[in-house]
Amino acid sequence: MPLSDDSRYLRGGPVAQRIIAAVREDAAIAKAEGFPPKLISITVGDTAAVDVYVRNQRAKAELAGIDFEERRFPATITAGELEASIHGLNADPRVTGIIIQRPVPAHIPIRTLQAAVHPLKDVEGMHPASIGNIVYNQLDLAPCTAAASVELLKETGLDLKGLEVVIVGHSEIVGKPIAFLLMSEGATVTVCHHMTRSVAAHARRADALFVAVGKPRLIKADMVKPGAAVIDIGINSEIGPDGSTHIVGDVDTESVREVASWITPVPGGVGPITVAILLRNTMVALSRQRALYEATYGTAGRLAAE
Ligand SMILES: NC(=O)C1=CN([C@@H]2O[C@H](COP(=O)(O)OP(=O)(O)OC[C@H]3O[C@@H](n4cnc5c(N)ncnc54)[C@H](OP(=O)(O)O)[C@@H]3O)[C@@H](O)[C@H]2O)C=CC1
Ligand SMILES: Nc1nc(=O)c2c([nH]1)NC[C@@H]1CN(c3ccc(C(=O)N[C@@H](CCC(=O)O)C(=O)O)cc3)C=[N+]21
Repeated sequence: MPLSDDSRYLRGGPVAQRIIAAVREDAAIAKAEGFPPKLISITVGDTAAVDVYVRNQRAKAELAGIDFEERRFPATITAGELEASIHGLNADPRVTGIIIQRPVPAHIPIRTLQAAVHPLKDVEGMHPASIGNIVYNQLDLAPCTAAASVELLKETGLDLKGLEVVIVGHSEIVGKPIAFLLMSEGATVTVCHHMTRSVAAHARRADALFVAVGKPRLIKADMVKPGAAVIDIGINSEIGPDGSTHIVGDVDTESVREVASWITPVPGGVGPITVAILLRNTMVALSRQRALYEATYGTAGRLAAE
């Protein structure tokens, strides 16, 4: 059977399309009411995975009717200059969402940048005031990849209550928020990282295995429980024998698909949903800004940006 026909593949495309269609309707209404959404992406330096992400952000934002602008800065920029630029965007009423692409160069403290974004414009939920919400089970604006991964697991129809879930990778932006989202849904969660004694021993117990490490083919068939759902979050650039560049995940898909009941392809799995959720978050952030605006000035007023 050609891989593309395999029902074990959990595809992100249809889920992403559903989300983007809803965002498009919301964006059109918001625009007509005088609150046009505008998302700004900040990139510092050059990273292949960021380029893929930003390219798709631009394309899908256009599809959804959200204004999108990329600000690119050289790796030599200082943290102070970046912070000043973020403060400028915070103060600009036309800008309704800000995302800082990770990673940033080592001399720039990413947490300081994330904390510089106004919480009402924080469309990734990475400001300390935002990320705390998911600890309190307030899940309407969660980090995009984590929310996307959980959304794909739900497509299996598995009951998350009491489900044995193992997450490999515990970054602030992916692994940790996935753990909190799944705990909110009632799953039993184990989180593995580079100090875990045997990732394989944990992974083999999982009914659902999430992998976000950044190492191609880290997860092999003998690390997966038969019948499990495997959510591959990795986005790694590889150069093929013919010299062309393509992206692969962290899971050895060829062998794991023989064991798992569900597996997410890369590309075509978590990635497209991540982009869609970023746009959905942009609308959530906009509605919070509107609520504040209307509470302050009354509902009759319209933004100067209109
Ligand atoms: N599909 C999508 O939408 C997205 C994909 N990504 C991709 O996901 C991957 C991970 O991204 P991100 O979380 O930002 O990466 P980080 O580099 O921030 O985190 C990687 C994590 O993997 C852990 N780790 C490293 N080696 C091992 C190992 N051998 N066994 C177990 N754990 C290990 C690290 O642990 P420790 O910290 O202890 O060293 C760390 O927690 C990348 O490929 C990235 O491109 C990222 C965001 C969105
Ligand atoms: N602050 C921050 N948040 C992130 O979420 C974040 C980040 N920084 N830095 C880079 C990584 C990587 N990432 C991707 C998301 C979607 C695709 C995506 O759309 N992938 C398509 C690619 C298809 C194609 O090749 O065009 C797919 O997998 O099918 C790729 C990569 C988000 N990241």
